[in-house]
Amino acid sequence: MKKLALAIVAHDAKKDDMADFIAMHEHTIGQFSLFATGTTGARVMERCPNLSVTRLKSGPLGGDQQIGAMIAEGRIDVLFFFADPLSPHPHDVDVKALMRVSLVYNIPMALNRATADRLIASFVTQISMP
Ligand SMILES: O=C(CO)COP(=O)(O)O
Repeated sequence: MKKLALAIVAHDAKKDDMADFIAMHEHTIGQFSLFATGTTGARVMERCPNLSVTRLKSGPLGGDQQIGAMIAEGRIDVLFFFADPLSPHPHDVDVKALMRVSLVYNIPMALNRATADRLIASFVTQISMP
């Protein structure tokens, strides 16, 4: 069975939260092909050295756009984007474009940890299906 592809992205204020979340669900997350923007991926790899993560460019340098392109190509099935609504981001247009393309392709997208907790629970069942 083909692995589902999960993309993870976290703004700076949410990176600890993302690393905690991935560590807590490492067994389930390990069953996805995992893609991350550069710094988020580095943080998660530090925390979970046994997890295989394909790191793309850092968000402000085009990483969000890379993930958006992968979504448009049908190469990403799920997106966890822990977004910080309280800080300005120089690449805000890229962030919006990534969220928009996720909506266009109707992929499950968690923008905060509360949603990600519920979404990952739904995939535990799906992943263990024959
Ligand atoms: O900026 C980001 C999302 O917009 C995240 O990028 P990094 O993971 O490289 O910090």
